[in-house]
Amino acid sequence: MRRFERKRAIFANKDALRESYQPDSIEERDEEIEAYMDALQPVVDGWEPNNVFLYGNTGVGKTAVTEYLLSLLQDDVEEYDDVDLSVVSLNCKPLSSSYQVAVELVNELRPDGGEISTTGYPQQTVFNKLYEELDEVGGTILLVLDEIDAIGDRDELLYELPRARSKGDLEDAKVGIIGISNDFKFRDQLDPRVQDTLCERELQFPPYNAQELTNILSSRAEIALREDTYDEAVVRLCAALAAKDRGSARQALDLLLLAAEQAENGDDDRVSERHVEAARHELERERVEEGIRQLTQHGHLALLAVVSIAAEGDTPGRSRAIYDRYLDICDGYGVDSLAQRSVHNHLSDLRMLGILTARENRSGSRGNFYSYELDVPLESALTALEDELDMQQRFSDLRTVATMNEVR
Ligand SMILES: Nc1ncnc2c1ncn2[C@@H]1O[C@H](COP(=O)(O)OP(=O)(O)OP(=O)(O)O)[C@@H](O)[C@H]1O
Repeated sequence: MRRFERKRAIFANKDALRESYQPDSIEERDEEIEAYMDALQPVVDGWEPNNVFLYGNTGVGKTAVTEYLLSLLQDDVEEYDDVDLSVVSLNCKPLSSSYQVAVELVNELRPDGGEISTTGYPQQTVFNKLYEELDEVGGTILLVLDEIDAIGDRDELLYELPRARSKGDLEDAKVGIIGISNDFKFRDQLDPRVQDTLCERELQFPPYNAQELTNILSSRAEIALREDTYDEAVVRLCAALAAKDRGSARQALDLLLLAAEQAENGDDDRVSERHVEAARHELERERVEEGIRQLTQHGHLALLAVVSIAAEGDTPGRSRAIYDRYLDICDGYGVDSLAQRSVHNHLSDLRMLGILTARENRSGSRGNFYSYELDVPLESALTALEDELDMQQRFSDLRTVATMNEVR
């Protein structure tokens, strides 16, 4: 008996909803595209390229627009014999210094087998090797540095590279940097001299609104899903949910993908709003679990204190009561507890992550105090904590208490 069988009732091209898909057209970014094209114009004219800095929240099309425009640019400059354009793209996420970025760029430019070691050279030597490689390629070179904020304050390369030609370190190559970031603080923290050059042209990508996301999603759904398996209401719901949250096209696409998967796995013939709701819960759960996983042990224990008060139906809980519960949990778990001030900081972090909400209560003579409650479903928090803390009995007791109190 065959155990795997092809299912293609809902999807016509599932890959079109995935991150790696390069859309043929970009919706709703006409103004940004126009400004971006202006910034790239010197390349076509044969002059030194501008350095461009793109910023905006995650999922708002910075990478998609860059790939789309650079691919058009590469096609269009073929017309001009005196423009020899190369594009080198690097995601800086795993690289935390100028040194590491420079090594990666050298290795990207060198032929296979000629890579240099990632450690052991003085920084200036690596920069010099990079200049050599860039001159070897020659012509106009655009370096696309995605997630450029990962470089942190070790940003010497961003100072040196734009000045390399005027200092005589580069002779043949005309280099432009395209920096992309979703960290709004990064730009402001840069040394003013780096800011001046790197941010020569700045493009901000705002979050999408519901209508914009509906249009982006409709075009993608037409490719990804079979006709008559969905209707506009489903697309609009995904768009509205994503617009209300972060205005991210990635989030809207993920919702539609997951909703369609739910329909296909359930052998339904159509994607419905019910599937979208289920997908939203699933994504929310993943987000919460991811956030919780990244906490320290005392972050987990502080959250568990709130969770156990929530299971009793007693939240919002005052910070003093949460701290007492935390002490009790630490005692039972056999770990040394932190001072109340530190636990308060953990609670603030949980609030920043969107896992708790806090209220400041003004109580006159007795001063102000905070009270906290869960901002995520109890079960999501329990499931995530269960993976992190070895306390099976306590979790099972908590579930019983929550059921008794009809808390979910
Ligand atoms: N205007 C648009 N038209 C069509 N598709 C889009 C548009 N904007 C974003 N997308 C799609 O949404 C997804 C996320 O976009 P993209 O990766 O460009 O976001 P980003 O701003 O670079 O995010 P991050 O900062 O997280 O890298 C991609 O699949 C992309 O194809």
